[in-house]
Amino acid sequence: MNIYLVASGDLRLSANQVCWDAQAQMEQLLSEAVAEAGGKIIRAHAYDEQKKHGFIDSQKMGMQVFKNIDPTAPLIVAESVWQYSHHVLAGLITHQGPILTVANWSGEWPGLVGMLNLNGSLTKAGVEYSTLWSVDFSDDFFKTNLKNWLQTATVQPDLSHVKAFDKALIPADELAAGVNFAKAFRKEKAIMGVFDEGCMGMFNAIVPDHLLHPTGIYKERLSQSSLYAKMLTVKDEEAEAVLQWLLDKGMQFDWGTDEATQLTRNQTLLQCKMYIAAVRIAAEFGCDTIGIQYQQGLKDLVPASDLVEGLLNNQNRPPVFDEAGNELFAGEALPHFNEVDECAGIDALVTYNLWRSMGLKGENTLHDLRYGEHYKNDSVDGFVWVFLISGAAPPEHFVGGYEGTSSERQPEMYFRLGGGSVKGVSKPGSIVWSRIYVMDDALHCDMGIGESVDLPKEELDRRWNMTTPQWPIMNAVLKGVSRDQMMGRHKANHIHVVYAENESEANKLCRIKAAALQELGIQVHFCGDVAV
Ligand SMILES: C[C@H](O)[C@@H](O)[C@@H](O)C(=O)CO
Repeated sequence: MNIYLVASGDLRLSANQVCWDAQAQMEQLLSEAVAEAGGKIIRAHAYDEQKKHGFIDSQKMGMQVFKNIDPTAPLIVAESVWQYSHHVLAGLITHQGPILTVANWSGEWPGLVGMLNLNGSLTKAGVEYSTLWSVDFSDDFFKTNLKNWLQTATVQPDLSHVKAFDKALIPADELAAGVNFAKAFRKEKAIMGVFDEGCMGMFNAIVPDHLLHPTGIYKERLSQSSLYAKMLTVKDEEAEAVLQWLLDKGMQFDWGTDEATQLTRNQTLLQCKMYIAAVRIAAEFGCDTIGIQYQQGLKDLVPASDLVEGLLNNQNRPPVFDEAGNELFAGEALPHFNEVDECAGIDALVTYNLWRSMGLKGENTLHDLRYGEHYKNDSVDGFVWVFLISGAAPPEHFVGGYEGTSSERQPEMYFRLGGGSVKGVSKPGSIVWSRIYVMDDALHCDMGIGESVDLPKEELDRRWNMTTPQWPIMNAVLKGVSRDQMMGRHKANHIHVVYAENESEANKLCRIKAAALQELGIQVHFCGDVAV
């Protein structure tokens, strides 16, 4: 049986070139596994000698490639890198044959992240697909499921860890707390400021307005051009004051002098200007949460937005004043959703306010599900995920707070103009995790509890070095959810996390948050060991 293979890539040539070798190796192993199972891979697009990679690197190219694919044939989308889902979405939406998305289990490049984004995007688009992953494509789990797919055109994921929300499962006082919060939230209404919608082809991250409005949240469509223009009005001394505040708190900046490869003080100061500009625009439009796209458009003008994003998500952050000298959002975080992932934006805003309403620290963030391995020592024995995000998490999450936070230069293949990350290792403790997503033209949320665990330095460094060491990390164990259950179910590249005092509190807060989200019209599914 002939099976077509396509590989979606980044829009950035530099990233596609750097990551190509890993993709070529993965495709070789995958082709051998498919041959062993009785199939034959036909690559639907060639390696480009001039570009020096073999990825589909634009929506237009994707449409061309799919014109030459038999629409009824089985098709594999193979991913070892971060990819833009819209490159292949048009082709996959009209494809009629069975679709299998496959990623290699490697942290080197964000291939698992790329595949999960594609899965979430296909789910939102209502396209049927199956999904698989493997370290080297020779394990039984992969081989058995590949055979199943070849024979039956589907792979059945293990969803035995998922349980639908039922208010009868929630203690009455917790149900009332969640529902009352949600009713007040919806009545009050909130504004989500979106600085250019649709980052990096993340179709799944765009919440249609008709699904958003019933939650009480309305979008304010803002432009990154205005953000840039506002940056130009921020005075040098205002940026210096933000930087001094961070230095006084003990944050470290890994400064050098080469703009092309190192973080410079100048890049950091531009990031401080963006921070002030973002807060001023948010105040001007009355936004309750904002998301900056950055990775297309703004990336050609200024250093990365990560410093801005990490600071905004922290309640204790440098003060920002309007032009008349009034402090803006004094004493509060301004929840920010990285990569304008609007699903995460709903979560960030609801979670911050819900936790604050209960007198708790509300700092929360998304991370990528980047990688994971089982780890065992005297205190940890479980599958420990590498939750990692491209630069922005709140310092409150890190061991040592600001003193444990550093800013390192963003990798040049993604971020030509540099800028520093907000890097740290997330402190050990109980967490509530969640992910809001769009399926069947409705909002859903998967959620559960987990633990951010402390790994020995050697293991932590090994994980950082095999992924992206400049980015913030959380070593997370998800309670009652195996690696394969998570991968088979999760509908996004991102996962949301917030801390709880201990495991019993995490259970309680998870139930209250579930009740709140459900009241807002979001269909909740408990995953794993939530006590319900
Ligand atoms: C820098 C890259 O584009 C990352 O932003 C990407 O891998 C992601 O984090 C996707 O969520």
